[in-house]
Amino acid sequence: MDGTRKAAPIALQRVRKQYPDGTVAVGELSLELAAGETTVLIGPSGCGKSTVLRMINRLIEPTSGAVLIDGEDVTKSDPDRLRRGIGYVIQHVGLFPHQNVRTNVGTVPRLLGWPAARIRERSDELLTLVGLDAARYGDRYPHELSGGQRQRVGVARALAADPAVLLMDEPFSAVDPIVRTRLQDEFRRLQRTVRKTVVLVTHDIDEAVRLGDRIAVLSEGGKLEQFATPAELLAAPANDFVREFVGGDRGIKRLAVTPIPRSRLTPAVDGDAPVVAADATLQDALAAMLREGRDRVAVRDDSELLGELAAADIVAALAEDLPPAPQPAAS
Ligand SMILES: Nc1ncnc2c1ncn2[C@@H]1O[C@H](COP(=O)(O)OP(=O)(O)OP(=O)(O)O)[C@@H](O)[C@H]1O
Repeated sequence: MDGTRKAAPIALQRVRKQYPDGTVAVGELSLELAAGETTVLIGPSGCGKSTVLRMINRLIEPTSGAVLIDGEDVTKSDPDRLRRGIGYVIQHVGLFPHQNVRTNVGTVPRLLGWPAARIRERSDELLTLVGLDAARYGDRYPHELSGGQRQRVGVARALAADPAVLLMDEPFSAVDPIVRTRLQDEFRRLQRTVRKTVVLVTHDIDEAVRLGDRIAVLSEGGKLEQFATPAELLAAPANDFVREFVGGDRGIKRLAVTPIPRSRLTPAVDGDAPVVAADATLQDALAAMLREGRDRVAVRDDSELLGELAAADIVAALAEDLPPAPQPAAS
């Protein structure tokens, strides 16, 4: 990957979208999205998630307010140029059916006038990056791929010109749950490599928790109810709306986003306790206990034994209240 393009921060400043029939899809939303992070927009159907996303690449023009990418107001830039600098992945991919995979992936580089050899090289590099063997799949047509493979091609195409920003609208919802989980894992791996500023829309809280560095919970009219990391959101929902939205099993979900607290480790006494890595989560620790039928794990950092974590420590760690996340001003 040539990866020279830096990720760019995005600022939504009091953006509003009102349709001619009077529908207010997004009231007035302000949000700062950090460069290189994945921000998830989540909320019930019709709350304005897709509208927010499409105002970033100007598929929808805001009624008022501003969207800044790297400090530049998108409404001041040429829409075609803007969209070539922003990757966009949607639920049903939208691959061109009469073009093969390689040609689909090379769409934006071609529009940008790259030489043919460089486009081909870049397409193959991207296909490899999303886990598709270019020699095997490059010449196939979209109908010769599975849903999950098509989705990967969509991601490769969105990344082809190394955009600073990647917008993803329910990118993994058209595939079955097993493929979906695999694509989510691949996305996490990919994002660790490419570090784009990603804005991802979903209505699935589990997906939001798995993929988001930060989650923006929206209610009707694009009202921001909470903007927080997954751990903060699950530990301290800002209000009843968010609490209901994240669900009654948020304690279980918190296991996956809470690291093993070093402060709770005690000197090891059980020489046979299953071992977990120091950067594992409470979920990893509990899974190891359940797998081995033990009530404690040994926590190791490389070769050093740091101590033991008991099942009761997991309950105690989750019972500890996190300070409430800073809240947006009511709009
Ligand atoms: N052209 C339009 N004219 C009037 N209202 C519209 C128009 N397009 C969208 N809307 C309304 O704007 C609101 C927000 O739509 P949007 O697609 O952003 O919601 P969403 O949160 O992405 O929904 P979903 O999760 O169902 O995809 C909805 O109430 C929708 O009916």
